[in-house]
Amino acid sequence: MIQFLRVTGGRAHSVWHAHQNEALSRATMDNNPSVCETMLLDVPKSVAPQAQKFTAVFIKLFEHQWKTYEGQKKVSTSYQYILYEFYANSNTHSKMSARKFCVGGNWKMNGDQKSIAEISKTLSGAALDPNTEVVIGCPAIYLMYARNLLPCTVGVAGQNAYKVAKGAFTGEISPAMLKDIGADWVILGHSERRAIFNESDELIAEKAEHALAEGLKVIACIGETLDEREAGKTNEVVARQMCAYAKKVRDWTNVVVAYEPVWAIGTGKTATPEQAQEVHAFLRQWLTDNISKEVSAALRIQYGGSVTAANAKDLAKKPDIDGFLVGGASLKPEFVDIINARQ
Ligand SMILES: O=C(CO)COP(=O)(O)O
Repeated sequence: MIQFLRVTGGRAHSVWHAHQNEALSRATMDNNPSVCETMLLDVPKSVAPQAQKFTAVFIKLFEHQWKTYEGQKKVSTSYQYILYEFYANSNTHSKMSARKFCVGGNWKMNGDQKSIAEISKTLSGAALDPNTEVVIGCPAIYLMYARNLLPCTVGVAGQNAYKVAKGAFTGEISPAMLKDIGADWVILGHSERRAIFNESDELIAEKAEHALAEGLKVIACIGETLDEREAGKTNEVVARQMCAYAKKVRDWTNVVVAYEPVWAIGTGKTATPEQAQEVHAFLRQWLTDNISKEVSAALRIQYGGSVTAANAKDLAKKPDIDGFLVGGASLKPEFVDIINARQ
């Protein structure tokens, strides 16, 4: 969120600065401070939407600016102070700020050379928020192809990897192989791997342990089924899945957790921002209680399940949602808007 705050604050800041300079020069030219006053009071209308929750602090900033109107230097000193206050007062957001927003596209078993070239072209031509980390989970057979076509700022991920480096495991691929062809991430524990391929919590945790040891970053998926949610077991299920990871993961630096309620995957039935935030907040507390405060503050938790350009912005406003893992919409141009959801 610090990234978000910087972007938001930065934009509001530059809008404010441009406006302030114009106001001051108009007032000087006209020799009439009231021109400046009117213009400055006008600023919140354009800046406030960008500043979102921080409108109140911005209004304070404008009042303060007006009082110190006579001297440009004094103005900017006061401005720095108020801007500092703007950051410091945004307590919830500064807590989130250490975590860089991270959006993953999980292409699952979709795509061919033609469509991958098209998606890569879209992503290469788009203005992607530099404060969002982007990772594409590509079918293994196309990883190298996608790596060569995607912007170099976009990471690529395998969608699975086995728990050992090599050997007689027909059909499997290893983290070492993913690294060898230029992938830097792997998605593990996706609900489709759990449900269709019967992967257990323990196997997934062993895979995570090995992938991390090989230097890959891991998107560690968790999430409850509809039956589990309706039985009131959501917290119990995600805690059990986190416990399994925690038995094997010693260093969480290269882990992103993806909370994907199974009932929301591919169904068009997104968790509401409140439902998602509730589980993310539970996970944050679980991390504090079971790992450490530091890991809890730093670990990014993505939400996944029917994320689209239409719902991403509202989800992205929630304090414990640090990004998305996107299925269907990551194959479409709207993925760009999801990446830029915090702008
Ligand atoms: O499973 C998902 C991402 O891993 C979510 O898929 P959808 O976005 O298609 O619901």
